[in-house]
Amino acid sequence: MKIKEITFVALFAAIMGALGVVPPIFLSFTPVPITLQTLGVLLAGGVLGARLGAISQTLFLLLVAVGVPLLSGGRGGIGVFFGPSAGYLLSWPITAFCLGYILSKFKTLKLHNVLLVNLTIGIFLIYFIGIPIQAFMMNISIPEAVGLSLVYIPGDTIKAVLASLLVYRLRKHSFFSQKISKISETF
Ligand SMILES: O=C(O)CCCC[C@@H]1SC[C@@H]2NC(=O)N[C@@H]21
Repeated sequence: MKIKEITFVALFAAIMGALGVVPPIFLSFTPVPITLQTLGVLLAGGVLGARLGAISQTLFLLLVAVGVPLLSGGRGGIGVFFGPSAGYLLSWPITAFCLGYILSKFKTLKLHNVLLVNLTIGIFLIYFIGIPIQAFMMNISIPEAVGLSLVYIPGDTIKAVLASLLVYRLRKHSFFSQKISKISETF
């Protein structure tokens, strides 16, 4: 990995940590909180691309696993990977990878494409991996876990829209967009 790549990976792991400073919202009926950190997952895949996006999320999760309190509300430690949130957390590098990969297939990046990919694949993958593991950990049925996770959809939709606008602007218009696209194309 080049120095520039390491810097961007570290930056996006740090962005995840910064988003974790915003307190989570815990609801009475589910142990999996509403968190702003899903925004960081969509940003990492969209901005860094498949490989680096996934590495940044893996680095973030490794830091959490060794006990750095980077999850929203200052949580961390190996225990979170054996709780109801485990699947969602594991989905983050996979989602960043898939988003980056799919977006790299568009010749010219249009805002509506980024939006569509984030709103469908992005959110879908997180739930697809997170819900069955939540069901298993909570000893409930998958339909019950699906029912619980409906509460996240409004917030995750807003995060997907916000991430799409930021990804589009950063890749198209910002002064460092060329640097980002060069790095993210090297999947
Ligand atoms: O910090 C945690 O323990 C939870 C991480 C997973 C949160 C999931 S990700 C999809 C859904 N959207 C949210 O805002 N929360 C859940």
